[in-house]
Amino acid sequence: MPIPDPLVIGTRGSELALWQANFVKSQLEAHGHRVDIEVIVTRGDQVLDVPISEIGDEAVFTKELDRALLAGDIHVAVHSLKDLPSRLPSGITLAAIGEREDPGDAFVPHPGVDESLDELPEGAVLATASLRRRAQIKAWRPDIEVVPVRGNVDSRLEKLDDSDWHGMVLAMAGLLRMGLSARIGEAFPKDVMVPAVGQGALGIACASDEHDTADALQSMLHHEATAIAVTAERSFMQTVGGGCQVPTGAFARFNDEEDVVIDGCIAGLDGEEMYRERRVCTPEQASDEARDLAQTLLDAGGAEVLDEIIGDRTSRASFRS
Ligand SMILES: NCc1[nH]cc(CCC(=O)O)c1CC(=O)O
Repeated sequence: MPIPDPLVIGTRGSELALWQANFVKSQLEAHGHRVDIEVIVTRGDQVLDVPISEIGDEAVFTKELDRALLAGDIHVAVHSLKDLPSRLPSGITLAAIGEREDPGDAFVPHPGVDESLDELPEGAVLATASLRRRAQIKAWRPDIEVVPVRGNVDSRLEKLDDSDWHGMVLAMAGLLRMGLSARIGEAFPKDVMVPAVGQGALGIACASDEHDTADALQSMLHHEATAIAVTAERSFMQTVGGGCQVPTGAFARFNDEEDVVIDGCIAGLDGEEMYRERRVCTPEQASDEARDLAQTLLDAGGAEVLDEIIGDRTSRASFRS
């Protein structure tokens, strides 16, 4: 089957999502394809007053795009890989993984705050709705108060400016892509804040039966080093279960010897328990090693911590491991 002309990219409507879709559009156009963009609203965009961890559905930013792919209304879906569940629905293929931006987390100070992270006063307030960020902030500085915030990157920044918080934690990648590097106070050291699985990478999906489209997307957009790293991270997440619904992180990257270094983290909600470990292995072993790392952290006590968190939640029924 020939590749559709024009190729229709489906995307969420946030500024970051549109930036990412337009970035992919320009890469495809550089290869001579005609491309249209169609904006699709997801539940994650509509329900703004509930933390993602409580919506109780891993696919909160992706389900509507999956449906449009299966219906043939769009041919390509561009996602932040971080927002993709560890197992895609049947009929959907991750055709390509785009090159990673900075995978880390940023401290974004309130415009009136000049303190660096290390200078934040006792009892400082940082905003984030991410359980992973909250747990790791608390493990690092138990005195810091963490308050929830939701919405797109742009609306979160507006909330920060209108608040009396000291700052906020956001992904470096989103800020850099949106041209907002001026808002970055500093990067969180990655030993303080292990990044989220897939953070900073793009996931480009299509319908599984569109083999020619999948092959074409792979050849034009795929970045192998990123794919090896984030595939290992996603293996970690599959073993741990729960995606954004639980305070876990995993970060894999190549070192100078061309080995893969994998950091994994499982934490209690308030950082009082913290299980972290690093593995170094060959690229071929990365996914197996990441699964083994996850199992080691679960066995060390991580499983109990996560069971408590999941048991506490009313949306338990939709939690998948
Ligand atoms: N949770 C929403 C989301 N999904 C992807 C990014 C940032 C870009 C990326 O990680 O690729 C963000 C915002 C944030 O966490 O600051």
